[in-house]
Amino acid sequence: MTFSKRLYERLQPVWRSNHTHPFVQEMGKGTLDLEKFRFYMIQDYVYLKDYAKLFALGAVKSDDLAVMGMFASLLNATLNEEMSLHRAYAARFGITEEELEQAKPSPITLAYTHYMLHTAQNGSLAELTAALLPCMWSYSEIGKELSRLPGASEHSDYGDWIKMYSSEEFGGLAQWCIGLLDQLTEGKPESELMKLEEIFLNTTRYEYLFWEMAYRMEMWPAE
Ligand SMILES: Cc1ncc(CO)c(N)n1
Repeated sequence: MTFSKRLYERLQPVWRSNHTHPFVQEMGKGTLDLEKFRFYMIQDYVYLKDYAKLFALGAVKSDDLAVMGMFASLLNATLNEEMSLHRAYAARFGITEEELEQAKPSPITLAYTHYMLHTAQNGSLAELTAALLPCMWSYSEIGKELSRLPGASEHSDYGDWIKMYSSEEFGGLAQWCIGLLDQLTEGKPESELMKLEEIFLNTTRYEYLFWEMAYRMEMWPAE
């Protein structure tokens, strides 16, 4: 069994809790409170700035030119395609560019991005890939699941989000990350796989906390 299949099977309950989170479900039904989505968009933009750095670190940590090239493409796709979606939403919601660029991370956004960056900076390429995989993989799955709901992709507010993450292009990038992790873990000892499983589990859990944070619009306690 490939390592990604093992992760997917073992972590199904945690994995599914992301799909069934009210934020995700209500986005699919089109009933999500727009204020929550607006909060999410700003935090996700802050998140993506740090997340993009993982791809840059991926290029630094690989020797294989093809792998370096893919990380460069992932970096470009994040900065210039995915974040363009956020910039377009922000413009639509009347959020100025300045407000978007200067937004501060919520406690969960900060914890999540710093955990990923810490793992990426101090760990191996396999550890970096295990940290970023739940992000790509779960968004691609959630996008596809929501896109199957009648009318969801045409929704005036959430349709563009669903279209972006259910796209073949985004799915292909997620598949590439799955393949990379499988390749990097081939023949590796169980002790190493256990460590990678824990990293993957942690970022899968952070994905849940991110939805939860957005649903509750949770910032720092009042000062
Ligand atoms: C929190 C989060 N996870 C994953 C993705 C997918 O890139 C995203 N945009 N935001």
